[in-house]
Amino acid sequence: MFRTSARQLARCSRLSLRPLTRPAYRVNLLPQTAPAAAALLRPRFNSTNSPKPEDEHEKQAGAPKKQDDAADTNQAQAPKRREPPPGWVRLTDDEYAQLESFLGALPSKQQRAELDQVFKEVKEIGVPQELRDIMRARLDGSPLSMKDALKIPRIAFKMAQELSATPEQQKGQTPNFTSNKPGQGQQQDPNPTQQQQGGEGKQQQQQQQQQQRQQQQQGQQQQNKQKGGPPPPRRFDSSDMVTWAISAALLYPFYSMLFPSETSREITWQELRKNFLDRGLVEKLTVSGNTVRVELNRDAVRNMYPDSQAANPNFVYYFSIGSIDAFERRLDEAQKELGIPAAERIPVSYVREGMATGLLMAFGPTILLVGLLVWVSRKAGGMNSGSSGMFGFGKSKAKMFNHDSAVKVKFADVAGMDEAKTEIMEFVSFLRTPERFQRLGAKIPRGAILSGPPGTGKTLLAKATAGESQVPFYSVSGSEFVEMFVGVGASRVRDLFATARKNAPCIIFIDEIDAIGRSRSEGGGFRSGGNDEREATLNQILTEMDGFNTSEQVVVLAGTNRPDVLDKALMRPGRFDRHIHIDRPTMKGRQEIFKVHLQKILTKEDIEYLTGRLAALTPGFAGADIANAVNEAALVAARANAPSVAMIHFEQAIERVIGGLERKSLVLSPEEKRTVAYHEAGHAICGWFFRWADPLLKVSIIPRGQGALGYAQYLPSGDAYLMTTNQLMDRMAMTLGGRVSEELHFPTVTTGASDDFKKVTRMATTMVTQWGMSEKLGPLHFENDQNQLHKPFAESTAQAIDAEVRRIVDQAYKQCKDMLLAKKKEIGIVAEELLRKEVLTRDDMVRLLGPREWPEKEEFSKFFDGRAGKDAPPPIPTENTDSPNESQPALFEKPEKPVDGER
Ligand SMILES: Nc1ncnc2c1ncn2[C@@H]1O[C@H](COP(=O)(O)OP(=O)(O)OP(=O)(O)O)[C@@H](O)[C@H]1O
Repeated sequence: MFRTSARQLARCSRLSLRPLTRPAYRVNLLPQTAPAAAALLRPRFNSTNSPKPEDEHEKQAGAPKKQDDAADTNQAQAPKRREPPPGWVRLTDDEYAQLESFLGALPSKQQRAELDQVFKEVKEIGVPQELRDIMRARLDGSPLSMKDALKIPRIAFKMAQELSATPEQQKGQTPNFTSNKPGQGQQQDPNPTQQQQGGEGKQQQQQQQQQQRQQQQQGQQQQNKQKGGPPPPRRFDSSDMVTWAISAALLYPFYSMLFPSETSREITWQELRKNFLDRGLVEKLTVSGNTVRVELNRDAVRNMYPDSQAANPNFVYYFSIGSIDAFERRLDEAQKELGIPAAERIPVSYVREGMATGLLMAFGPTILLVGLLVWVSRKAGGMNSGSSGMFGFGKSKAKMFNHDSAVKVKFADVAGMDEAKTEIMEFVSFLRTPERFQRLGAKIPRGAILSGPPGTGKTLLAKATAGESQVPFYSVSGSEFVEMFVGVGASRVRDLFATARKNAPCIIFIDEIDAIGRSRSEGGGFRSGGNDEREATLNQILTEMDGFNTSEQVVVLAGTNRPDVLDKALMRPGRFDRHIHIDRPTMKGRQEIFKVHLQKILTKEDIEYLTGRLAALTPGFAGADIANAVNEAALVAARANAPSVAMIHFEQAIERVIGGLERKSLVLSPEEKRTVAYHEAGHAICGWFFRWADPLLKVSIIPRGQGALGYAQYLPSGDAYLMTTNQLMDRMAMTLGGRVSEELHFPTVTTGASDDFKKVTRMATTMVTQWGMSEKLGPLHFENDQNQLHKPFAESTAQAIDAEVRRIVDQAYKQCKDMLLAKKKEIGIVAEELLRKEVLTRDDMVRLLGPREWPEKEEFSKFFDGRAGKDAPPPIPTENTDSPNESQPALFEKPEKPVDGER
């Protein structure tokens, strides 16, 4: 018995699998799955001559037959019919007929016959109660809800599982896969002894029997294995192909019934007459535009054409007409010919095409186009937050930060610019307590221009002002006013100020104001056809700032790196009356900025010492550079899996920020490496022995950044603002040390010193033309503007300048050569050690050459020597030699100056 079932099952599984895997079958699931499903069921229904396996089993098991449902009349005629499983009900004749009517819609007879087999099984065991409820609701005319529609595949699958179950499974001899509920298998078990059991011990006994059965089955399996017999039947699971095939077959008719899909076919007038009209099958005609829909008497059609699609209640025929008059005439004639009395003529109804449809057809494309345009402009507008699409060009793009949300910056977060903070503090007190100023008749400054090199904290200071005064903060960049269209910038300015006035008190911050605020006398800009968009925008700003009355609490702050190019009208009192210059931070400022940023990272170093040393290492760094270096250090530490960020990580990070990435992939030949080592050793020896040279920090021959094959890092003269001739001469001599060393140690020289020459020439030229350090030319300032055609001095002066520059450089060269000739042995020591170690620190230099003869500056010895600079002279002020054209005295540029090695 088990063997028969297993073979059937295996065969059916193969059958069902085949159609699903053949590509041609994928086109239409039903015609292929139905045979598979029918093949599964066939042995049970077609076995009228042979004893049914179920009957056999039932006889053996001695299972009692339950009484059928009295309402079911079919039951009486089929005494051996299976019981509906729990929760299932049989369909009434009407419902069954309804289901069967879909067989007629199938195109092939074979398919109909096969699905018919499945339906017979459905007739016997019924359908799940929930499906019957859905069907009834549908037949009553209520629409199918989405919830019910979604249930159908699950119900069909459940039915398929039941229909594909072996008789043993149906009788509960193997656990029933249709339910996961514990004990369900026992409920269905027809064992009479079990049925008679009752009382408290019933459940226990059931469990024991279940275990016994399982043991028996396992024993049987064991025996079969030993005898080499066939394996016991496989248990169905939900992934069985048979189940899937049957559920697919069932799904179709149920879906067709519940979602009537309207299939249709066009026919000719002649076909209509011949097939339907002449035979009296037409019930009604509906005219809609040029189409006439034929409604047939389905019962009559089913009797007359049982195999035709026309029997399907959802199938529709229609035909086209030229004009309604002609159609009516023709129909009239046909009915006259057929002798249909006037009272029984076929009713014709007319459906007017919706006005909406007509309108849609007429204006659809236009609406679509306009919609598309609006959508595109919305999208474009959305990208530039704030402006409202195509028509929002004139809207300001300023981002508004509310003190509750975004502006959390306070003055405490802005380190090292005490004067600037004091200046701007006045705006804060004005915004907080305006009465204090108004009472005395004081006019409140309208705005302030924050100028300074990039990254010095201008935006940060403006944000802190907003954060402290607890007012809204509108931030906009000057470039956002600039648009291709004339007038847009001005209208954006108007919009920005109007919004600000509405939300007063508030702060407007215009970053990079030089984008719009350039002096109008300067040429260039956005000139197009005589209109100057930039000028119009600037004028609008000037007007708006004039337009404030003194009581309006709107403060305008602007940030720029180029205050020198701004229009004078912007800077006059009454507009941006305050000019706050924020320079790169001093040593103390850097220390404070480091403190602010070190709070965010984990370090166990002594903060005082750490910040002091880092500040000393980073002259010329702006706040943004410091923030970057601290973050870089944390990244370096994370890469090394360090538990906290240590001094070494900070130093590596600073080196990386200054010199660029190490280029480990760049492999130099031994000769090249040797040349680089002697070149760098030349710089290092000069720096070590010249009295006024900058103290050396590190020499390296590891290639870094772009083109630097090696570098010597010095600590430039810190925050001093003046430089002496001695310092300049020593620095120039030190800069030439690389080339001179090459000359002394190799038969030929290399291209590596080109950057050194550039620096030296620039320094010497500045000494002669701007700093009055040439006795021959005297205390004159010679402006040499590269953009001007003529030099503002005589040709003889130009020659004199050239001669003086040459003299100074020659002098530096001689100074350097004398020194290196005297220290040739030391160069060799340092270069060879460099070749071995690649990096030499100051400590290595002390080890190799002994302590430096000259006292170091206090800040240097404090953080790098461990010696407090008691005997050190006061710091010597210096001036930036790298940017001789700068009008303001500046700090040293980042120590990229001493980095050399371009080869
Ligand atoms: N004084 C400072 N104290 C603390 N952090 C600072 C300071 N200055 C700059 N920073 C850091 O540098 C970052 C950049 O600063 P900010 O954007 O204010 O520079 P900026 O002067 O406006 O630059 P730009 O001129 O390029 O617009 C800040 O977010 C902050 O992390």
